[in-house]
Amino acid sequence: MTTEIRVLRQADWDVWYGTVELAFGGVAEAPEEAALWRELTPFERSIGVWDGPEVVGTTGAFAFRITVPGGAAVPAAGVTMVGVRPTHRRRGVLRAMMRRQLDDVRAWGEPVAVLTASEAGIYGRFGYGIATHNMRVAVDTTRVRLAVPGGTDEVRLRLSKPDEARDACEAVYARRVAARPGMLERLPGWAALPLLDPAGQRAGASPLQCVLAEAGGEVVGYARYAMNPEWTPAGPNGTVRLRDVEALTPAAYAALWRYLCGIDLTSRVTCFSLPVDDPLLHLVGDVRRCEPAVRDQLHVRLVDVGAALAARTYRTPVDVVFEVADDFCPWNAGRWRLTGDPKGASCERTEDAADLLLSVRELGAAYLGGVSLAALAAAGRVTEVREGALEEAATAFGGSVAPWLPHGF
Ligand SMILES: CC(=O)SCCNC(=O)CCNC(=O)[C@H](O)C(C)(C)COP(=O)(O)OP(=O)(O)OC[C@H]1O[C@@H](n2cnc3c(N)ncnc32)[C@H](O)[C@@H]1OP(=O)(O)O
Repeated sequence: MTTEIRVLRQADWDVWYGTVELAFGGVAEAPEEAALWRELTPFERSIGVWDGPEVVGTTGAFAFRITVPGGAAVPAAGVTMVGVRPTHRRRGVLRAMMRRQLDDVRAWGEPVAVLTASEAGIYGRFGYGIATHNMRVAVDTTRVRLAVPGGTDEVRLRLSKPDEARDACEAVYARRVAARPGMLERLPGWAALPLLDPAGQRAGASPLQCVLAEAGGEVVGYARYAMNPEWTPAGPNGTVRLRDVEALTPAAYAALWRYLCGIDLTSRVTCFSLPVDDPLLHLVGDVRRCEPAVRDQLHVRLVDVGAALAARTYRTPVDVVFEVADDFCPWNAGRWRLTGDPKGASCERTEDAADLLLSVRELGAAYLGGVSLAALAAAGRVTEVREGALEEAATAFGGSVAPWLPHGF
């Protein structure tokens, strides 16, 4: 097999994206969905592997900025559209693309790469660690009661067409981005993504609906959902399929959930992705009836260990030397001294003795504060050399808010 890696040209889009679709099973996307992805595709940051006239491998990297602990927005390559033509699988095409891409990301000066994976087992070998998790819920609204905070009754709810409410929702979203590590600043055009609603993919549900929460005349929250009616001999048994919900105050959040759980003719609210520390868990009287289920979400790769670790803050003072293994990006390998606290940090190369031994994958997993270095140590993936260093680092890396991202890419 003689292949060549080329940067994606506009003229090659159809054949390139055709390979992405083939790799994912060959089911064509709705035209509006494919059109949106075409518009969002960062052509100059995307590559195709060509075997003669065929594109046999694809990937791209959005130029995101991700919120890290402390609130900074750090440049992050958002790895996407990874596909290998079924005839060419397991012959090193992915590996070749990962090599080229991580070299590119380094050259672009972006300290971090992130992705949401189709399968959790693919990317660890390239130095990605699982840094965030999401929680699915299926709330039995016939059984669950909410204990809402004061002020909830003062929140006004108003139904709106999702596209008409878009700017108001985006203003709320923008304020939420800085509040939670793992969130991504919206790039131009991305506000259309949560509104995507191809008729052919509704599977019996209604078009997307939007409810706004207002207080003092301002929009302070929103929920977007579809209704899936069901009629049984015993009566109505519909489902509210919640796509996303964000709010700026506890009262607005509670008001939105109380609304969702009380919609007539339904007995269930399902949601594919909430943070693992979502307030819903504490609003409900019977959490088991919400059937929370946790799954890996954002995989993080530190492309420049020093710059990435210096870009976030640390919950408690920390001064540790990491000995980092990184076979795939050897420029990261070796000893780094991290000194930091809640105000800032530095991370420099050092010749000093190591306190903790780990690979870049563990640093990626712990980076956003959602996975404990102590938990990784308990699995044998971090080794403590200096007594006390693990507790010091694990505490400093932790955060008060679980990192999370509301959407895939
Ligand atoms: C960020 C995203 O876009 S996620 C989407 C990923 N794409 C898909 O899931 C679409 C369907 N699958 C595919 O297109 C391909 O099978 C891919 C991209 C997953 C793998 O591509 P390939 O070219 O077959 O991988 P390649 O031959 O380079 O293998 C590299 C290594 O990954 C391993 N690997 C490949 N696919 C998988 C997998 N699905 N699960 C676990 N390991 C895998 C290989 O065994 C190999 O391991 P090794 O280096 O330890 O020997």
